[in-house]
Amino acid sequence: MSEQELKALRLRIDALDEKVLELISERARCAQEVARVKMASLAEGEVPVFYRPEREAQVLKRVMERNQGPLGNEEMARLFREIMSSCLALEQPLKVAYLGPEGTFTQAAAMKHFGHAVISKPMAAIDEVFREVAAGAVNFGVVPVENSTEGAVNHTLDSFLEHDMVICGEVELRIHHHLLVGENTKTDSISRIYSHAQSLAQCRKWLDAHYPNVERVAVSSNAEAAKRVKGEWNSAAIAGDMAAGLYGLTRLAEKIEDRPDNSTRFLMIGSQEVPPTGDDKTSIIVSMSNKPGALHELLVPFHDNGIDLTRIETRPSRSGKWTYVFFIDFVGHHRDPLIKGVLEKISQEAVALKVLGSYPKAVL
Ligand SMILES: O=C(O)C(=O)C[C@]1(C(=O)O)C=C[C@@H](O)C=C1
Repeated sequence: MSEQELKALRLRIDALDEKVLELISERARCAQEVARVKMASLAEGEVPVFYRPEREAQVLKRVMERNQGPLGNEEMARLFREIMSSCLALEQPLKVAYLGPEGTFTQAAAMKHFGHAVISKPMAAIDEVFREVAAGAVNFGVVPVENSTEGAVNHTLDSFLEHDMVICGEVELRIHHHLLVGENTKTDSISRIYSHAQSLAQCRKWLDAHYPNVERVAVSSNAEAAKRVKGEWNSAAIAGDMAAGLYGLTRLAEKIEDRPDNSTRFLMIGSQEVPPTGDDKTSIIVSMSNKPGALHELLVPFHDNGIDLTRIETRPSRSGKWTYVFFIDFVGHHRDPLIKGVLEKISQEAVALKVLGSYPKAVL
């Protein structure tokens, strides 16, 4: 390519960037107008709701449907995710608590869902995320709920039994683990590998093959593991890209998870009910009496109405030995007439039924 051609193309890019810039600014001004309309239409004592997950899901879906390339749908949606995040910050900067410290996969999930224009607050434990949301110190919380290799995150399920929370969104993240070391680490004499217990489990076979005699130490998160090895000479950490970048660690081995499709699902928790989008999921907790056939009774109404169950988990209930609660996710919104009927039927048989929330299926 000649210098001339390159120059001409760059001039075209400059001109296009100017147009993109003007269009983004126009969109941002429009969002400011939306905020004004929302404020003006408030009833006496009503609190404005700026963040609208159902609308965001619609915007992102539309972008993906209309995109003609050459950028991929996900790539394009991610760009719009960030534009919308910045537009919302003009209306109201969202405060979001997540399972920290900085650099965790939960932080990456929070950014994937809300974009980067939020004020994010790392918390030391899942329960603290719930408490922070319950106290109203933040608008939303982000917690992991299930991993495709290791199953349910029980701390999260148990926290739902203790706190009144509304689930207002979900996001799924591909989890890639790397073996990381600090700049002073003697890589031929690693005697200890730190990570979160779930991450150690997700890399068990790889560790057995490559570091069978090295001590595996479970710590509170993989970002915490990354932070620790920074100053140690004989230790490595298993953590993801975000933690590696944050603590300036080197990758000794990449993508060491045993299953290539290893992914984790995260939930957004808050107090805001989300209206239907036509492509939603609902999460409920049900407690059944301890008698034969209770689970069957619970599942029949879903089957009879052709409702797609996406997950069912069991946890011991807090109220009595050997009694259980079921966490169930299914496709549909609790305001849909069909789902309403099913929930009514279940509540006739159940000891207790709580709708944790209906929310748009993850778009990204
Ligand atoms: O449509 C709205 O209600 C807006 O506030 C605008 C907008 C956007 O930028 O598109 C911004 C924030 C909301 O969460 C959803 C959408």
